[in-house]
Amino acid sequence: MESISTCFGVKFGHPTKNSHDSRRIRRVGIVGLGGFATKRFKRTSCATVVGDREIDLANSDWKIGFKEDFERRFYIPHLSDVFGDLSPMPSTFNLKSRRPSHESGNGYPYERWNGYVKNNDRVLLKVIKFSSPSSAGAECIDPDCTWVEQWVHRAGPREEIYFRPEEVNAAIVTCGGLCPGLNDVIRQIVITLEIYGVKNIVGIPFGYRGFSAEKLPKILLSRSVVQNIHLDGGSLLGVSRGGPNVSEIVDNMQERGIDMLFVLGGNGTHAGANEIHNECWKRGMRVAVVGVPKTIDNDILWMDKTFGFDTAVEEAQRAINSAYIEAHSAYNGIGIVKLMGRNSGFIAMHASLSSGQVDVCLIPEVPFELHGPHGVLRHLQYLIETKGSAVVCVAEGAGQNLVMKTNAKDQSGNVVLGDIGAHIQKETKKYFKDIGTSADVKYIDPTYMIRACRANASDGILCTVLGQNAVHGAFAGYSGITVGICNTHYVYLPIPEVISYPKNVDPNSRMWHRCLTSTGQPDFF
Ligand SMILES: Nc1ncnc2c1ncn2[C@@H]1O[C@H](COP(=O)(O)OP(=O)(O)OP(=O)(O)O)[C@@H](O)[C@H]1O
Ligand SMILES: O=P(O)(O)OC[C@H]1O[C@](O)(CO)[C@@H](O)[C@@H]1O
Ligand SMILES: [Mg+2]
Repeated sequence: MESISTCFGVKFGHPTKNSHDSRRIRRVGIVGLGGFATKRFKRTSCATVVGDREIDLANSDWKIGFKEDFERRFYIPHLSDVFGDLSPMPSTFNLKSRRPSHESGNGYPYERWNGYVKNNDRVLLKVIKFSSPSSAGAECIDPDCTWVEQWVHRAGPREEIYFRPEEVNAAIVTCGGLCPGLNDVIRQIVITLEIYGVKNIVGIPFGYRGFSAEKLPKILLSRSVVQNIHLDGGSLLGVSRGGPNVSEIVDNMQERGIDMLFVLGGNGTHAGANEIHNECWKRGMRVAVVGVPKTIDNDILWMDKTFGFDTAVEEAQRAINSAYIEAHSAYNGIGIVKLMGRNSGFIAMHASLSSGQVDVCLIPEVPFELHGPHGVLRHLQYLIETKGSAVVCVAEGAGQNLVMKTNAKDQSGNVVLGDIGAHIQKETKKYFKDIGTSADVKYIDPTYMIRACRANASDGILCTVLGQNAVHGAFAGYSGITVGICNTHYVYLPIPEVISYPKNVDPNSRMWHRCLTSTGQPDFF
């Protein structure tokens, strides 16, 4: 291993599909003395691999190489890259008609509407300038934490568009599990398409399955159909896991003449969307495929948050509060709440933090033991002895090493998780029986109730902006992209970058430390 003072091996390779390996590769690129990266991963060599380029930190020009590679990785594919004969036309997305014009003679000055975003506008991906690799959460490229701007593409309507609205056949599909806000996004996509002048908009029923040969009937969409759908949870179009392969999906799109596809889904859905985009262009189809990341788990890279997450955290408060009331009102009461989060504990962490009623928060990223002197059960005994009650909030993906594995997979190939909440309940009851203390243990599993609710106001706004920007991105001629909020600004990102591995809670982050401060829990191993 190289010495820290002379040489830092930093790797920024394109990760593989294996999330843990991928995360290792990515994280090793960050120099942070007290951080997750340095603790878990040894430094490799003086050579830094950025994307598929090797950058030598000893070379004074390494910054240029880094920037070039970053620019290349976050390049967003444009129809004109492949279809040379395309000529753009002035945008039909124009709100000038809503303004009084000088012709109207009503005294208001004529103003040119300048709400368009330029293709070269950028948003900063990272906004903190760390002074030292040992600073909390530091993400430094070299030992000096040299500042290197990392720009991504700004989302929004462009002055020129690459589709004739009256000829567009647009389709919307919602895949994976439910998430609050799906209907809000569908609604905004439809409304914005209509504002551009699109007449043919269809909903594909039940996720990618709606593209299968079974020919599920398409759903015709218009402003009047979607006007009030955001008042309900779920998806007007239905969702599903699994379904036809990409080639069958593209055959079906070709048959229907779809040239704009809006895909709402998580990591799996986006992997599919990117393959669809590639396949369409390979076949010479002038199609724009644009994703809108959907997951209550909030496990998509680079974005401040995904829609539905805020609502999920808010809704989880009710369950936690019920568990607290049950536990607090019972003699030696223990309330256990299981929340969603297959690989990432964001919902459990944020819900625990905001409720202030949780004594133990367990997430997939932080291993724990139930039994033993440092285990969760011993701590629950301590809480019962000192406080008289306790509340546990556990993410569904936590402690999977403690529950029976079935090796079962769902239709998309996701591992079916064991019920860690029920397991903790069973072990807690047994533990207190064995030590001769009566304990009243209640288990609440609100997971599907949380996922099925309608979006709260903050998610409603997020969905609105994401949905509108998805349409702007497609009209601007981009494809293989997804929309996101990054440092409070809206951006377009290339799909491969956002799905290279799932975003996780960093156990060394300030947020997890805040959560631990709030619960007062020790390490459980
Ligand atoms: N690697 C992949 N390539 C192509 N399609 C995929 C891939 N992974 C999943 N899909 C398809 O994407 C759809 C949704 O995938 P999945 O069930 O994993 O949900 P998701 O998009 O990850 O959302 P959620 O957050 O609810 O899990 C399914 O129809 C599945 O067949
Ligand atoms: O029961 P379903 O529909 O497969 O969905 C469960 C999964 O969906 C999610 O909400 C999103 O991935 C996960 O948290 C959860 O494991
Ligand atoms: Mg998934």
